[in-house]
Amino acid sequence: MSTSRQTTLTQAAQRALTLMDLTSLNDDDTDAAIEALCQRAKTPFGTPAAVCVYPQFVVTARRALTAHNLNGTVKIATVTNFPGGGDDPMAAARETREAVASGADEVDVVFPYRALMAGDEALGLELVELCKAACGGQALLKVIIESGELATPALIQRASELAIEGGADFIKTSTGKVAVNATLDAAEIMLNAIKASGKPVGFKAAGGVRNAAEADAYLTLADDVMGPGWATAERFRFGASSLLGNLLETLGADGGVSQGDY
Ligand SMILES: O=C[C@H](O)COP(=O)(O)O
Repeated sequence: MSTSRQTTLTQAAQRALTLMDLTSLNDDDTDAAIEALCQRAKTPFGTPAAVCVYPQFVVTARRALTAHNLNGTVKIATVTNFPGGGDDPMAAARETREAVASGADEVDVVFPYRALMAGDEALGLELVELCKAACGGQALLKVIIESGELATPALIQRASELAIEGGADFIKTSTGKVAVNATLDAAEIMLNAIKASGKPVGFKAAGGVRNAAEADAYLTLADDVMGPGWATAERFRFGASSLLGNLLETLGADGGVSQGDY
């Protein structure tokens, strides 16, 4: 690899690390697994923006981050209506309210994408509005549109528009639980929807982002569409469960350092 490419990747890795929602959303997660996740958030190169865990582990994450002096520095994100994107707005709002009550700083709610695919736009808008209200101004609402299932540019754009209209603080590509997760094509449509809205809405690429080169491609796209300087942690995230190890390697963490050490 050329020296300039290596420099680009190193810069992208440093930037991506601080923009990451370090994620563990496994069915077999335990308190110990979430404690280990929070420990990994403390790296020699800074911290991710957030950890992302199932609602039942928000309290575990709060305790672990506090133990590592990361409370407040690293936010706690959780998920609701996840991963199915069910079509019951009240159920999603109740889950969201409970997640916020348990201490979540950020809630990633799955948009009812199947309802949209069936032609129902009102349901998704209502769900986002109710979940936004459930956040009560205390927590950020990130809306997962599940772009890989929506599949067509028109549906990806419409879901983005509805989520933004409903009050999303971020729009997010994917749950990481379907066949097609984050793609650059979907990201471009979503970023353009944000730009067209004129609102201060953020973007989260999630699912399948595994290395510094992939992260670099999303960051370059965000810089191109939104302008350099837009993609800070207030407006841009990577949702990723297996990106951190590669970023640390790219940043030159020494030989003994592996993903599991952080
Ligand atoms: O929201 C984040 C995703 O669930 C993470 O997906 P991943 O496991 O492919 O990195």
